[in-house]
Amino acid sequence: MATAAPRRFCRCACFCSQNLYVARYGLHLRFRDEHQLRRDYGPLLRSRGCVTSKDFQQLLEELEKEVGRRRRLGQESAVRKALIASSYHPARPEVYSSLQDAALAPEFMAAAEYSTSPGADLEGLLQRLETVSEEKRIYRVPVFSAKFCQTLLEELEHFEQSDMPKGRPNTMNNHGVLMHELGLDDPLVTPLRERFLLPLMALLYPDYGGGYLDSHRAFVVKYALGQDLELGCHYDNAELTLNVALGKDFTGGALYFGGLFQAPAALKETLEVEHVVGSGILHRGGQLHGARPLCKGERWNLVVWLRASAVRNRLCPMCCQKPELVDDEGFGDGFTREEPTTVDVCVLT
Ligand SMILES: O=C(O)CCC(=O)C(=O)O
Ligand SMILES: [Fe+2]
Repeated sequence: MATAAPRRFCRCACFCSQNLYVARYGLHLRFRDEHQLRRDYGPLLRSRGCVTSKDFQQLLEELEKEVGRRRRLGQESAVRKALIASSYHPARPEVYSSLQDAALAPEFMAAAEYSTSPGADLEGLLQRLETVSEEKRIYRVPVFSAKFCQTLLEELEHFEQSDMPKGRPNTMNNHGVLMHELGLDDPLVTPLRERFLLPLMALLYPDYGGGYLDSHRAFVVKYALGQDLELGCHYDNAELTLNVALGKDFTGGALYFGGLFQAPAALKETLEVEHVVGSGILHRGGQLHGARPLCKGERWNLVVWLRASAVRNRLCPMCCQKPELVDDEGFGDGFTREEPTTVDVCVLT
């Protein structure tokens, strides 16, 4: 007799040793230890003003602190999640019950239903989506009903105003919510990925793991006057991304897209994409993008970084090497050790 074992997800060790940004020297550094830092960056650091041994010691301490912070992220997030689950009182408990069709836009359901029908093809699917850029392979589709956007926003605002601990979506965004910490992964994001996004993405991006999405990292980014206004150019740690505008009323904040991050001159010709509340933009994670400054109001967007272990296990998109796997909490960064997914319980008796 065999039972399914829970899958163990991992991150790549590069998360704690690469892309460590030091603003005052304008450098993204790789860091393992002092010897490596001196060897790889000694002359460059001196040319940027890191001259005295005190300067170097200070840099070393900062890097060690940031590495420690990154190492603890997964565990600290699990602690916050448990605390929220035990003591947070939602304003709109209905968003925590499993995803209902009424929450979804009819166009989204129709596109997903078409994608699972026999004989479905890309051409047919494209008739059911808006093509924002054929060349960049960026698409738009209504995802949530107006009513659901409003209910979700009310819940997110209630959480934001609560005294619960909050993890932040990324180092560039200080306000927002991690969906798994709030307990919205299981009822909302996982069914969205498995039932709707997987068939859609399988047709749109078969060459980027669209048919093999098996985990995600989902969060809400929030922009408001006096808080974060914009997002710098970056690429996502994801094979594919869904970005849905939830509201509220705002002007500005358009997304802009360049080329794939691997391409030379990837930011030469950018494309501006305005938000449509309730609608989602679908794009490849590796497509360079950012968000223009907000002008007025408040903008809340649900961002789902979709991951395919079958793709990333071969090449980590952040260090562009074979990933060095480290066990992690939850979905980690979507890597797996490709262990068999079942265990034979007979051998355990
Ligand atoms: O501001 C946005 O809507 C874009 C967010 C985004 O690209 C990200 O968090 O990866
Ligand atoms: Fe992004």
